[in-house]
Amino acid sequence: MILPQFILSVEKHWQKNLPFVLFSQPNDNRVTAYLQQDAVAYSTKDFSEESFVFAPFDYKEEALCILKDTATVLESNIAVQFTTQKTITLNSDPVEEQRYKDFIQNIIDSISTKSVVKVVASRRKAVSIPNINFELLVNELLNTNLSAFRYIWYHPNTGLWCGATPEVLFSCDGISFSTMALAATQKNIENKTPVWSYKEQFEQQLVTDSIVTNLQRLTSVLKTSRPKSHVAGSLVHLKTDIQGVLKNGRSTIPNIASVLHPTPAVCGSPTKLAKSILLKNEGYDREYYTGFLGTVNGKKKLASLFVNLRCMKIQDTTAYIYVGGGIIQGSEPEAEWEETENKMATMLSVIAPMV
Ligand SMILES: C=C(O[C@H]1C=CC=C(C(=O)O)[C@@H]1O)C(=O)O
Repeated sequence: MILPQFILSVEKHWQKNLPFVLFSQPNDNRVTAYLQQDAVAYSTKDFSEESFVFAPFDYKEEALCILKDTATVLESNIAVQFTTQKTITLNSDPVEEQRYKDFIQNIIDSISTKSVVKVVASRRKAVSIPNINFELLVNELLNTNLSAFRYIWYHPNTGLWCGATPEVLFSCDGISFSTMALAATQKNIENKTPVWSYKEQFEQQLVTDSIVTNLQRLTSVLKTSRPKSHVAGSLVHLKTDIQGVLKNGRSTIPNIASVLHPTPAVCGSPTKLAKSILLKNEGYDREYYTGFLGTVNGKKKLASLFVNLRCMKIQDTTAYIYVGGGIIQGSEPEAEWEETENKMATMLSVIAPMV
């Protein structure tokens, strides 16, 4: 199917308020859509059916899903399209800025007095998009950061979410398994090799250590790479690749998801304490931001799941852009505010032509 026809079919489905997901794997020039034929909120605990799952940050062993077998499946090539790749600068909001910096300072204080080591703070920014245009949205999204997993998910119960995430939660092919520890952020400056401070290396190492510890029970062999720079659009992160072999029996997809989610890349360390600080003090509901999403087929032990980062929720004529960053000892509120401003660039470039 050619892309304009693909986009039109999905748009017509959306106008009928029926659930759908469209997605493109990292560095793939194909886009796939699952169009669900009724408005039921299907959910799964065992991830056994071939489906696309969509789980919130506060995941309680159950995720929404669109079942592939009962959906209409469309596929198209992503032709290189004209996209505006415009950048926009938003008016600063001093009240929001102060509130966020105070929140960061409170976390820094907790780190020095309590037993929490890392907390990933976040916020959301409302941007008015008076001229929402579905075709533009899809084209801009698919041409944004091609090495990311790009998606648009819609269900009447969740609203419209879209994103371009650089972070894999895990993928498995029945026998072997891979994931990553992604953390620390700098602006990506062309022809300049990033230099990572001790603080940034420590922040990322915490994520690697936690993932490796949590996977011990489920894997028989586990190999980790050295941390390396990983470009994600206008940003660059530190990334460790982690690969292993699954143990039979216990290593089901929901078990792997439960031991990994939420990693200290999106929540903190130790996980329970960091999560309770966030749920109590963050001041808004993350919903699906920092949850996870992607395709699964539990019967064959296949999964390709991503962490829902660099994403936004579009409601009527407002886009809510979600951004966050890891706070550890030595973090500074001003730098953390800047980092979240920089992280907004991915979604801002997607909506730029509609603002
Ligand atoms: C929580 C986010 O990013 C995570 C992933 C990579 C780097 C991060 C950081 O530098 O803090 C975060 O852990 C976000 O983009 O909203």
